[in-house]
Amino acid sequence: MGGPTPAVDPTRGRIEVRGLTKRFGRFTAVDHLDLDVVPGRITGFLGPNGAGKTTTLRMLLGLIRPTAGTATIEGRRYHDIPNPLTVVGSALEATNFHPGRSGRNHLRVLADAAGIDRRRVDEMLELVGIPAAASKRAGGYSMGMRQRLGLAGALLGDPRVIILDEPANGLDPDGIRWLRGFLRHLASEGRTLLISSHLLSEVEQTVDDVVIIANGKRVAQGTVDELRGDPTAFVRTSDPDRLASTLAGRGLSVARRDGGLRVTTNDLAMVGDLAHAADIAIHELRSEKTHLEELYFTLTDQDQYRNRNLGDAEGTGPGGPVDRELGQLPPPTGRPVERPQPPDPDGASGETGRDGTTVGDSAPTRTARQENGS
Ligand SMILES: Nc1ncnc2c1ncn2[C@@H]1O[C@H](COP(=O)(O)OP(=O)(O)OP(=O)(O)O)[C@@H](O)[C@H]1O
Repeated sequence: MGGPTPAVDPTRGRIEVRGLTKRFGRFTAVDHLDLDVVPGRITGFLGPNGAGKTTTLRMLLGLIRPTAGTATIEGRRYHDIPNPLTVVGSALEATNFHPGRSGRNHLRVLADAAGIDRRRVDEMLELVGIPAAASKRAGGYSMGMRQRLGLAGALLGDPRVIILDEPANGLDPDGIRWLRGFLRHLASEGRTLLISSHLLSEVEQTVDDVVIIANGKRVAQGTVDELRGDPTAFVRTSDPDRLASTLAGRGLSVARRDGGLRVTTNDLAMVGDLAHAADIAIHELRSEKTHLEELYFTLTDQDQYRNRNLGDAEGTGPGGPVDRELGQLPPPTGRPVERPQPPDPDGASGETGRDGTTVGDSAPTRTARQENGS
């Protein structure tokens, strides 16, 4: 018989945000936000420009004070974490370097301040792929090199939790591919990764979980697979009735839409072959956007979800009549979309959707994955 199992700290590697709110004057940048980030996974924090992502990350990292609510890492506020660089590493702005200082010196300053062995500096420069740039002035770095230097700084203290603001910004396609593999490796070591982006396409292939915010409010949270929903194809044909029954006869789910058929499959070739075999002409055949793409497109395409500080006739910037309600999102084709609810002081009104994603903005966030205990 073994000895007693060592107690597992349930907060280890976890980020927890509850009711987080930040007002700048009368402008509400972050509005009763709840989110959970768990170890061993990459969580994408997505939202259009001005949605409140950086403001949220700054509150998590103790750089600005919340107006209300809490943001904790491993159960503590940033300022209460002893030697925080060894618990949480972050890179908020790729331009935040002394331009005259070399990359190596920049990291040495950070290492010395946190009591981290200087040997880590060259190891990290090597790890992020810029050892040759170590002695060059950071002011002369390309955006991609700055991103890598920021990443090296975030990893100096060998942290369990890593928070990166728009880490793919300025990277070329090779750089993005490299970043993807690098972040995946960090997650496979059991680390917790929270990365923000305003571009779904940039992170969709990289992340496991997604939290989407707009106008400071959470719009959706779940795994990428949950939020993508089932893949669907759209087909227009000379004989929709006959094609519908042919496809349904093969066990596919078929619905009429926009003069064509919507089929639950990602196998376009099969749809084409079945139509051909039944001698039915196809006029159009394409994959449809996933639910996640549709949702994100709506958020980035409509004025009401875009940066309220960009200014309009109503004066929705700081001091203006803001706190506009998030409008109705498009029908979510039966899949989970959280609709912002009025703040619930008890945080008790949320309920878990059919597939485990949460419904209700003030609900403690639970995902299908967490419910399954994995
Ligand atoms: N110190 C501040 N004073 C006033 N308004 C601010 C301040 N900081 C941020 N804001 C406003 O709060 C809103 C959210 O900004 P934030 O930078 O958090 O958005 P974001 O989601 O990170 O956007 P982006 O993708 O453009 O970086 C914006 O409208 C921004 O202009």
